[in-house]
Amino acid sequence: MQTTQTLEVKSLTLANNQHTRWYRFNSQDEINQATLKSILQTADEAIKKYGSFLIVLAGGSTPKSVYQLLAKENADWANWHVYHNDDRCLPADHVDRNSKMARDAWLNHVAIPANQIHDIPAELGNVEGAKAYAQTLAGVRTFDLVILGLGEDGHTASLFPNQAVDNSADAVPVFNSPKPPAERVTISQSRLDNTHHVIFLVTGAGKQDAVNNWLNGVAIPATLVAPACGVDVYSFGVQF
Ligand SMILES: O=C(O)[C@H](O)[C@@H](O)[C@H](O)[C@H](O)COP(=O)(O)O
Repeated sequence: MQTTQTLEVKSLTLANNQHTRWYRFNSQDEINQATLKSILQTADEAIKKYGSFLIVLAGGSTPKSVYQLLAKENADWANWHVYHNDDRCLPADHVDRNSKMARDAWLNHVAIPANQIHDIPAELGNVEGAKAYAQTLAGVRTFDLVILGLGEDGHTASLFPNQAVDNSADAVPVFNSPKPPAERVTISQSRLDNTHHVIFLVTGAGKQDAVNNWLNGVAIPATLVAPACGVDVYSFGVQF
């Protein structure tokens, strides 16, 4: 699914069977453009095959510039269905909500039908929000593309180090998150694995320790995500 000239530079399979394909880009602009192309290409393929495209968005600051690029595209928006891999238990219009960031940067500017944009109702609290999102996900087919970020401590989505993996439902509450706010809702690891493609976006020297751990097979949360399709890691500004 790689669509740019940048070559895959490393391919690894970890003990838990997570197969990773590492790509290195030379600038923020390159990684943004490559991600944009991959998203649009995956969307076209999925719409041809299934009549719909199911994408799961990452929060955090890294993907925002890609969302801003998507806002300027002329895609087949009527067939896009948008989900979030996690959100923070804050009011719906709070500036730190992942859903607000995605709407402001992208979704408010394109013609995706409102009922196909599935925010996590994290404002209900982590337990009720997770229950409601699990219902939203009930019967939803395999995702086409999951975009994930990587935290400096190795977390991804709201799967944090030293926390038990809760795969009891498709969306689960998070308590005591080390990254504020403490309460969150996340799609579970097993539901994230139920996808045709994964792209991790990893930029900046602050992610170097997490990347070293990942490459050395240290079990950080990002290594939990191990779909059959493997994962593509798009990176800029980290060494490997
Ligand atoms: O809501 C969140 O906190 C995220 O979904 C989280 O998993 C994020 O992707 C990483 O923390 C990377 O964040 P940055 O891109 O801001 O470094």
